[in-house]
Amino acid sequence: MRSSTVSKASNIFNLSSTIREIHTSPNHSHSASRQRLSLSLLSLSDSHPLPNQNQPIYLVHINLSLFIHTLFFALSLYPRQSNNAAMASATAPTTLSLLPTATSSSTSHIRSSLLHLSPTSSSSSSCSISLRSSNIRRLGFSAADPLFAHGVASKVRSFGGKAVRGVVSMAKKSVGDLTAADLKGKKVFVRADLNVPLDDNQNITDDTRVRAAVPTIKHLIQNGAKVILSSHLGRPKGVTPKFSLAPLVPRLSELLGIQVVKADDVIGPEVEKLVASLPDGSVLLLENVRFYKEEEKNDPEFAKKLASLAELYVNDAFGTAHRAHASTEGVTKFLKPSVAGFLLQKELDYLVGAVSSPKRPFAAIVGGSKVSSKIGVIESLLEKVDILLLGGGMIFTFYKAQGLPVGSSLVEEDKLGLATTLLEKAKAKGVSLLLPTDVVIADKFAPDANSKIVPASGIPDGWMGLDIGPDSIKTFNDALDTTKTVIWNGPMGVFEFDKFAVGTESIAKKLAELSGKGVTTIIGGGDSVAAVEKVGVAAVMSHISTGGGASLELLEGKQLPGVLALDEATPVPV
Ligand SMILES: Nc1ncnc2c1ncn2[C@@H]1O[C@H](COP(=O)(O)OP(=O)(O)O)[C@@H](O)[C@H]1O
Ligand SMILES: O=C(OP(=O)(O)O)[C@H](O)COP(=O)(O)O
Repeated sequence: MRSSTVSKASNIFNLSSTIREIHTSPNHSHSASRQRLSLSLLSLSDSHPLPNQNQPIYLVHINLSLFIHTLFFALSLYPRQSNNAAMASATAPTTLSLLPTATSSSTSHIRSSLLHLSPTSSSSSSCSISLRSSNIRRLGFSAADPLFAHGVASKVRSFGGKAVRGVVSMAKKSVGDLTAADLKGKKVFVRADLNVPLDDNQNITDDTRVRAAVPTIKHLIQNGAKVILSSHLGRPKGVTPKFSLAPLVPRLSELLGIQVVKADDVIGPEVEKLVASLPDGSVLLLENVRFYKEEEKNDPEFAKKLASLAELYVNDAFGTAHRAHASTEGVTKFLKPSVAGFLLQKELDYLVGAVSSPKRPFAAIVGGSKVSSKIGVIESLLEKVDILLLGGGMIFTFYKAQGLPVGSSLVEEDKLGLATTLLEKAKAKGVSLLLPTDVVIADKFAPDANSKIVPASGIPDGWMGLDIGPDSIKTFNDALDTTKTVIWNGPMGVFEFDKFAVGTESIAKKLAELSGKGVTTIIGGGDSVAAVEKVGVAAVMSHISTGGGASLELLEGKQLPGVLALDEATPVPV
């Protein structure tokens, strides 16, 4: 899907190798016994030593039997306590035991223990029933799960309608609040994210973002509005024909069932003429808004010119909501009302709603290439999840921080301390943090590399980990079987190479299976979405985010300027 991903992974990898060559001591060898160690659930304890060359390694792993019993005990004592808090008490230091090297029998013990976690879900479903039956009306959000919108609505009420921060300020006025009386004959500036991939012949290779923009546009034209549709495509430097929005016209017209007219410019007299000639219920697509450098600079004069084309503003460009640009943020200063489109709402419902009031147990799967690019996400999720599964290239930094040999795997030497801190934080928060117990290693970074499966502690010199192994897939799947909400960001391995795509594809299939059983499954991040599409299970997931960078920023707890700028939803009295 993304042609740049292999080269991205390869570049990251080369950079890491260079850093590693600088940082790794030539005497850094590992004894055979150390390499035989198999890594079970990795330590959450601050008592695990970083082994030196002469010490036997002891890995702390959770005594899950005790963990489960304590968990059930905690839940039975505190039925109203959040599972997170229950998990925290259940994983208090007394439940940790120092064991010598994990064995396969201990691994299967862990698996069966994990399988028995599912009864905890009952507490969350009873909570959900009582909330659903309450009389709080939802705001502009069109949540698939009313519980999410309920959480947002009740927070707004509790602050007397004044948005304060975080989730609260994400409750925005919706395009769904605008009726025919508001829209008939009105010129509406709609910012969408139609930044789709195109092949060499300018054919759209993935129309997800076009399809996702349709409900808002349809609502507007069906209510008699004149839609002035704006988007960027790529990152052009000035007017660049290959970044024209012209290839979007046929697909948009087909999906909307009307002929979309395209302007050759974004502002100016020609565009104004076209706008003036628009009949009710029609769509005018402006040229790539980034053909003007003023767009990304959020130039107020340019924003004013854009705004002068219309009377109302709808932002449905979730993928670009983390950018404070003229068409996403600047125009809102000149157009009232400025409201959220249906796609933007849905993204917020899931990505904010699921994280702030998830059905529990709540798990996050975080993968991808580097710890550094996911620190914010991991730290933020540690505050919220019950289970955190880590995969992808970042795991080797965690392994190395634990004193394990990592061969020539991707490692961020300057993040070893951070990795240890994150493990400690997980323990302190009572989060079950699982690292893969085995990995698929390769003798080079290439699709045709020789490969083999080894325990996580057994990566030989000169080999690199490029995927999680079958034991880990099984353990991760068992943990996921216990959950009610799962968020996934980042692939488990170098899924662009078929040989190393098994871990990522297995997770995609597992989440598809869980979606069918009513688990809320949310996929964010460009590469994870690409993996889900590749396996052909995108349609069954609860939510696939159309924004990679934007969804990451939301998961990190950041505010999105394109959302902040919109009118606040009116709190509904109950
Ligand atoms: N073990 C690994 N070694 C090197 N690169 C990896 C490894 N596992 C995953 N990757 C790479 O990570 C990249 C995705 O990382 P990232 O951009 O953080 O994910 P996302 O786009 O889902 O947020 C992919 O190109 C993938 O090949
Ligand atoms: O494709 C996009 O973001 P994404 O690659 O993070 O999903 C959006 O269209 C934003 O594009 P930008 O990152 O050039 O501002």
